[in-house]
Parts: sequence; C-alpha cells; structure tokens
Amino acid sequence: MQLRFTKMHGLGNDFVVIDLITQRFKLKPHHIRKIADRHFGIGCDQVLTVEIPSQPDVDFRYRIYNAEGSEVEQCGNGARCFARFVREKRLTGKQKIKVETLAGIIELEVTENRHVRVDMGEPILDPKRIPFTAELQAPDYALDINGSRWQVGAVSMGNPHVILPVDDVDSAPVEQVGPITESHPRFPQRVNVGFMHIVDRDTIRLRVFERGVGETLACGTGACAAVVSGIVQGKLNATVTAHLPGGSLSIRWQGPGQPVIMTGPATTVFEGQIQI
Ligand SMILES: N[C@H](CCC[C@H](N)C(=O)O)C(=O)O
Repeated sequence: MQLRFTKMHGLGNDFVVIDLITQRFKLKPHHIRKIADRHFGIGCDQVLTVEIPSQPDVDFRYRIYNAEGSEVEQCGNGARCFARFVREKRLTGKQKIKVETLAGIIELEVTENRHVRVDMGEPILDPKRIPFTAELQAPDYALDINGSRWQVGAVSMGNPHVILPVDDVDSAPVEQVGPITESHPRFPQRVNVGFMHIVDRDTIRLRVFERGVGETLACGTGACAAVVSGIVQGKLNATVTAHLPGGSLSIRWQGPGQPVIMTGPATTVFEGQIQI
C-alpha cells in the first residue's frame, strides 16, 4: 500500500507524520521500524499518526511511536508538529486544538509568530506513577549508575524522565551513561535520560538520550521534565529557556497543580509517499 507522509521536525527532533484519517492502515512495529530506518526507509526519531478521537470534545487522537517500534505516551516536539500538520492539511481551522494521547489530553495553540504553544498537562512527581522505584517522593534521588552515584531528578510528563546534573553538557557522558541508564532496573518501563546544566535561574542547557531512540537533537518532554525538576529543587524560576543542541524552547511551570507550558517552533520539511 502507498502511504502519504509528511517529514517534519521540532528543533531537529524529526518525525514522519501520517494522516490516518483520510488513509486507513494499521501500523505495526515492523512498519514503524522500516519507516524510521535512515538507510532503508524514510528516517526519523519518531512516527506520529493523526487519528479520529475516541473521546468527545477532542479534535484528534495523537499517537507516537519510537523508531524501535514501541508506542509511547507523549512527545512534546511532536505535539508542535502535529498542530502545524493538521492546520496545513486543513484537517482543522481551529487556533486551539485538543488532542488525546496515551498520557491524556493536551492542548495545542499555533501562535502569531508561527510557534506552537502546548499545554503539556501537569507533571507527575509520584515515583509510583513515573514509574521509578523509590521509598518516598523527593526533589532528587541517589541513583547508582555503573558504579558511580548520581543525585538525579525523576519526573513524568506522561513518559518517564530521569535528569542527571552536569557542569557542561558538551562534555557530558551521554554515549557512555545514556544507554545504561535508559534500562536502569529502577525504571521498570525504561526511561529518557536528560543531562542538564543549570546556567542560571532562567536558563538551562540540556542533552537527552531518548528511550527507544538514542540521543536526539531535542526532546520536548525532556525539557519540560528537566525544568520541573530544577524548580522542585529550588534552582530555577517559573519561566525557563531550555537550550538543546537543535535549538531552544520556552518552558513555564507555576508549581504543583499547574500544567507545564512549552512553546517553540515546528517545521515541515517535505511530503512524500512510501510503499509499505
Ligand atoms: N522517546 C520518548 C518519546 C518521544 C519524546 C520526545 N521526542 C519529545 O519531544 O518529547 C519516550 O520514549 O518517552
């Protein structure tokens, strides 16, 4: 079958976006792996699908698949691309778009300067719901990684994140520590691994080794989780600029009971068709 797709990216975190409203196809893990393959397929970090919602008062269903084929709960950079896609494809004319994900409902808004503002919902700090094995909820946790002890943050944005503090992201041990931490036994559903340098109370630099993908040029939920962790530890103000290798995001969180608001760009690269 020929499937139409659109190649997009959010700060270099790249996606293949497929409209499964006007096209009918059931994507299986081996299809995702083929689409995501950078030599034998199109190439991307994640595949995103646009589907008919299953809930009332929601505009679309938004599904996310990591390049390895696993379906995941949330993708922040993908959410911004989702908003641009459904408007460019005239699947909606709305300024504010509600979408359902495995992590719950999020709200997307295309802003005047063509950026997209996403209400990512409330962060989850209860270890049991991240999930992360810990006696009690705390601002940070001692975590032994390959014989070294780190003092880490643990936050879910619907998907699990662990945040490791570093003094310099450029020299952070992403390749060495990322893979082993992604599969750390205290994270039963594996985890996205952020390496965060707090520059000042309004600024962080961040690299992310993503669950199911590896290091990406940007991670939206990772930026949200890192800022929340820094705020909980009393080290960041409510509005933070997160600088990632692919570019910068604005992240705002006003504390417990409040949603995390992420604002940033979304870019369409090309359209195509793939025989699948
Ligand atoms: N790798 C993530 C999903 C994609 C998240 C990232 N691309 C973002 O922008 O939030 C996970 O397994 O939870």
